[in-house]
Amino acid sequence: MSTKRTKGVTIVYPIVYGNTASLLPQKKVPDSDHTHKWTVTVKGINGQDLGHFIKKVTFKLHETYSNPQRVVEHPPFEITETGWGEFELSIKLQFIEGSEKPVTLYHNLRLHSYEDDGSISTSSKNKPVQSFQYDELVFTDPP
Ligand SMILES: O=C(Nc1ccc(C(=O)N2CC(c3nccs3)C2)s1)[C@@H]1CCCN1
Repeated sequence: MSTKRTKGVTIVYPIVYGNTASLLPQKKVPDSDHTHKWTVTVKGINGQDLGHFIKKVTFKLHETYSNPQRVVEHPPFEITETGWGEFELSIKLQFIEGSEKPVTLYHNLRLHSYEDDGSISTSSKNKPVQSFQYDELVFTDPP
């Protein structure tokens, strides 16, 4: 049975996705390389609740993370982890409307930049990194 669609209508949902990162105080990570705590997020703008049309979000981390595929089924669509470096991760959006195909986004996790001597500048080490990009989910002839 095919879904009845509304011809000539286009719905656009602006989204923002990316990560924040903060330095972990060394004392909190004894004998560990985990220098940073980071959060990857997909969110609407102006407080729009993406849970109205997104059923689940799957964050695919680097394979060295335990359970690298992290599924989030309710807003906020985000995950928080600790780590030591930057890598590309994917973010798969699946929609409540079953006839809408999933959308996969890609984001390069960004941490604090290191100086040539391996240090992090005093000015930036106390500030969280913010690395976000804007995109739009476009639905044509919605059901
Ligand atoms: O950094 C990079 N790749 C990374 C992959 C994974 C990273 C990470 O932070 N972690 C894995 C996770 C672990 N938990 C337990 C044991 S491993 C903590 S970093 C590349 C290579 C250099 C430049 N960018």
